[in-house]
Amino acid sequence: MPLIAILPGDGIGPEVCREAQRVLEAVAPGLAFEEAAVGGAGYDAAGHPLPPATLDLAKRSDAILFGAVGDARYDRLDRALRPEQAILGLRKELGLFANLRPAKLFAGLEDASALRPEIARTIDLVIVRELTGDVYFGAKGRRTTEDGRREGHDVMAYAEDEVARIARVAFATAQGRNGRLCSIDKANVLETSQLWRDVVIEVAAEFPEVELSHMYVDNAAMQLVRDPGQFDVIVTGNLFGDILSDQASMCAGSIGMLPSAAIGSGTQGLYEPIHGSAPDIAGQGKANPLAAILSGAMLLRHSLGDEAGAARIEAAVARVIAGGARTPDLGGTMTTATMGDVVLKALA
Ligand SMILES: NC(=O)C1=CN([C@@H]2O[C@H](COP(=O)(O)OP(=O)(O)OC[C@H]3O[C@@H](n4cnc5c(N)ncnc54)[C@H](O)[C@@H]3O)[C@@H](O)[C@H]2O)C=CC1
Ligand SMILES: CC(C)CC(=O)C(=O)O
Ligand SMILES: [Mg+2]
Repeated sequence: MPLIAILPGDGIGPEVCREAQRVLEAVAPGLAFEEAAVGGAGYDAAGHPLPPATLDLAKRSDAILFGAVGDARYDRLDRALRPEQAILGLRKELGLFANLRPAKLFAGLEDASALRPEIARTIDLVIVRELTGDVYFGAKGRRTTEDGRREGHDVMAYAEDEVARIARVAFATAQGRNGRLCSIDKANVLETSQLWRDVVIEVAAEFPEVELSHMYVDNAAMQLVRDPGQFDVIVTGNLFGDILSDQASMCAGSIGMLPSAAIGSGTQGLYEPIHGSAPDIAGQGKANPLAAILSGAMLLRHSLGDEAGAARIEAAVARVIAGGARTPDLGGTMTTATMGDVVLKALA
């Protein structure tokens, strides 16, 4: 029986994870679930954001359903003890170097998009974000110089094998879609981006049927709102992908709509909404659980090979959105749990 690790985390993490688990239980009755504390909740329970028992469960599991981590109460702790280190640590420890972040507009959500309806309807893309390198994992430091100035640094670094493997995931993703890949970098300024571009071009020779283009990240941020329909698959580094995917979410209606899959070289993966712990709405039943529910669909597809189950969840979400179900981020008044209820009903 496949084991699913449930790591709800902080803020709205537990609220949205609960709904995603209910949907998974309904669609795939043969799953075993085991829950563990992570992030601020991990620190409170065991003195560390990624307690050994949580990491052990993650390693034993076939797939992980993750909520979100982060809480201002822990911001003054040493970096290693802050909640966000838990998700970075899990990605690194489990070798989950590729993050698939699909962004598409569900029919009926045009009014929630930040774009004009005729432009909003054209967004249907996948951001393939590198997940275990870049400034998040480079050398870091703070110091005070002799003349009393405070300095900080985070090193941006990529090695060619790291770029090649994420490029292969992105080319393969484009192959399975419309065959267009746009690599986004800042090669006019950054050495890492020049290496990135060189390696992506080398890997392109393995995928002659995919049309490759390149774009600077500042232009890409603009093009994403001007004409998102021009993108099929985007491949980019950890930092740029983090930022561009939050931006893409508002083109598709809300950050509460975008799921993600963190995958590596095997079938194990970590599935989470792209959003964070949203402390401003935590505990109020206002969080949109659809990104977490759709992450559950990605879990079935990528880790368990259950395409039918994944498609069933996605169809149910499409049905409730078309029927007018709306949490506050989408302009409605539905609670987190009620949204979970209507998705469960739509599965039937
Ligand atoms: N993977 C993770 O665990 C992530 C953790 N974080 C952490 O989360 C905490 C809060 O970060 P923020 O920058 O505020 O980003 P956030 O994504 O948590 O929230 C940004 C805005 O979007 C709204 N929002 C987010 N998810 C929503 C949902 N499902 N339904 C409705 N509205 C939603 C929030 O209410 C807030 O106004 C920080 O500690 C941050 O480090 C941030 C991003 C990812
Ligand atoms: C802790 C952050 C790196 C998480 C984040 O913002 C993300 O993965 O989208
Ligand atoms: Mg982010």
